[in-house]
Amino acid sequence: MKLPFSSRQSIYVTLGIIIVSTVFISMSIHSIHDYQKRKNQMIEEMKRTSKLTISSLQKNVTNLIESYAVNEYDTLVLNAMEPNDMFAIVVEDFKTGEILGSGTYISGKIRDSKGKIVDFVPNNTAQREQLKQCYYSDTYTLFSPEKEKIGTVSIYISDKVMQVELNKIIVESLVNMLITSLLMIVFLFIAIRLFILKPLSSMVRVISNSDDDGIPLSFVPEFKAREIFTLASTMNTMIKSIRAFKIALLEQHNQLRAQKNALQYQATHDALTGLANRVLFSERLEYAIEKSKIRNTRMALLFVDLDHFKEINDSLGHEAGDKVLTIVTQRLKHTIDKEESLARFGGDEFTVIIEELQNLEEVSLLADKILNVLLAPIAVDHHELYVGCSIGISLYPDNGDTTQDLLKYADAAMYAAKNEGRNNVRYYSSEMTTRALERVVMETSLRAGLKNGEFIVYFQPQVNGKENRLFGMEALVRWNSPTVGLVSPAVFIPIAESTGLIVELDRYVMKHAMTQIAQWYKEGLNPGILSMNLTMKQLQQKDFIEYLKTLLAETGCSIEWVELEVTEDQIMIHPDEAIDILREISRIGVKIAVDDFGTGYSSLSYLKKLPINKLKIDQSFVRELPDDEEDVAITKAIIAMAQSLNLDVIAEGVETAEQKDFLVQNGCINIQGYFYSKPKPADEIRTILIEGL
Ligand SMILES: Nc1nc2c(ncn2[C@@H]2O[C@@H]3COP(=O)(O)O[C@H]4[C@@H](O)[C@H](n5cnc6c(=O)[nH]c(N)nc65)O[C@@H]4COP(=O)(O)O[C@H]3[C@H]2O)c(=O)[nH]1
Repeated sequence: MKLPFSSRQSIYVTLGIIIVSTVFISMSIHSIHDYQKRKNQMIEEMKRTSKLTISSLQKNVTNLIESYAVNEYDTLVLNAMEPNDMFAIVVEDFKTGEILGSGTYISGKIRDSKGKIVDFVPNNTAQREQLKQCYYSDTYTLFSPEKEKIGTVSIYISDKVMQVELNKIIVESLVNMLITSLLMIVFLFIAIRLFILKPLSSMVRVISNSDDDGIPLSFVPEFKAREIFTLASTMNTMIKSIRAFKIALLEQHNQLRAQKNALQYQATHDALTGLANRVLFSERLEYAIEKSKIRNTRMALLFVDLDHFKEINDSLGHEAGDKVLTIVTQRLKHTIDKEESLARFGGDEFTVIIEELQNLEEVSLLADKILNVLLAPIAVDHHELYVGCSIGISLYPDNGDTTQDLLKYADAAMYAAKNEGRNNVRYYSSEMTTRALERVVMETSLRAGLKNGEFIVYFQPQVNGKENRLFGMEALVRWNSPTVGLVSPAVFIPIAESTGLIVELDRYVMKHAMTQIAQWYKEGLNPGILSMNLTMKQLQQKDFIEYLKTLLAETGCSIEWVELEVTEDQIMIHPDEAIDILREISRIGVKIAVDDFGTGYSSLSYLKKLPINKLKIDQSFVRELPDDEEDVAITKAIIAMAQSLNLDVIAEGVETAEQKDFLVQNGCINIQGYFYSKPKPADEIRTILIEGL
């Protein structure tokens, strides 16, 4: 990885600027100081020279003034000027001046603009002005041996001369400064580069050579200098720590990714079967609809609901239920080509999506296959379970074009399939929606009805057909709903069963019927045996026997007056379990009758084991008696079977005298039906009990 530092200024440049400017500043200060020193030395030298010149002139000029030898001292002045860098030497001669009457005689030598020595002319203002501007001048008074003031000698040193000298010094200083500075700069650069920059550069090189995350690939070399060594080893420790952190971070990242994947899997799959769950299924269905829209193809949604799963769960427990679901899943997987199209929608509900449908036969074929594979018995914990399923089918675009609609319609079709006797396949039709709606309304009203006591118990007499004597009655519930009206049990009992409300409803009927029977007995009437319809679900309730005992005690109803009716098909869902439950109930002295006998395909071997007292011939066999040969044969067979198993037998739905006579003549003397009486409310039955049939 390349570090993004290239745009930054290099330390070389910075250090270069610092070194160069520092060296130049210090060398400049040094040069200025040197210049000043040399300048001062020069001035001192000039002063000394002038003093020496003056002192040599002083004596000779004094003597010459005294002897009025103007020309001689003039020559002396000229000689003194020549070897030295004097600008001018001026002599004031008071003696000659006295003679000339002017007080003083001024003479001397001065240099002209070219440096040539010329006579000083006192009246020349230009020369005077030049003298005034001289950088240095000194005047000595000349005394005669008698200590009389006889003149002065003045020496002038021009700064022009000095300037030439100073310029030389400046040039010299500058050259010196430049050479020294350059040497120093080179030396400093070499030293700094060797001891600081080189180690830093190699560190930078190592650090720059990094992986995608910016972590250096190798360690920094450790140099001798203590500070650089400390820096390098600290960096190496950091690199080690960062690498360790990176590894730990990577591991954590991998773990988190694995956890995320697992969570995602959990969120979209069913833990038990590993199939797509409702969430993933909804996504897939939506996707499939989109695809079908684009490709302009047809698709089907199959809603598969197991028929007797709830009973298995309730009776054999959840573990057994889970095993059943696993086996069902395996069978479905084998039956369906594309596993992705299969999902577990809910408890015992599965869904299948069939895309790119060519014709409906494909769907029916698959639905039949599913029906058949789930019809085969499932062996769980030494039990042979018959589960079966009901399948509802909705089609895109025929029935709907949204996930919600297709699901709703497939569900409605599945309910229709269930209502039509289970183990069935139904395609959705618009009437099903109406029925489903009715079902929902019915369920809500049922709950409200139970709360508001809208249920009434009717009784239908059971009569000894030989003696025309009432020996018992069957309790049949009636529902007078203020919202729905008078509803037939054939309509609301299946809904109560599927919603679980049946448990509460049956207990309501038991309580009212037993209270009524006990009341009649108390009144001295003889209602005989009270027969009550109970579903297997009720009998499976763990507290059922306890509840029955409490009810017997509460209502004052004797146990011998009670008989429970269980339909044959309900017993045959799980015959082994039914045998166990019914045995427990019969153990406390309650009589048991098998209702709707002849419709549930019970085998003789099971009948033998069931702790029952009575068989009730289903009214479908009675209806066509005595004309229908088949019904005649079945009825006779049931009567014979009951006799051979030593069981009582009763026929229901007896409407005519012929039916009654046929049954009585063939050994079934117990009769229930409109021939004797329709189911009636308690007060009307009371009249019958008092006045007779
Ligand atoms: N056509 C005709 N029908 C006759 C005749 N004699 C009796 N019936 C009718 O046949 C049904 C007999 O009851 P089921 O087979 O136990 O069939 C019952 C029973 O399975 C269920 N049921 C009724 N009350 C209860 C209850 O309290 N609890 C439970 N779990 N189920 C009940 O609802 C079913 C229907 O009950 P209902 O409509 O009362 O219908 C009753 C009764 O009114 C006749 O001569 N001709």
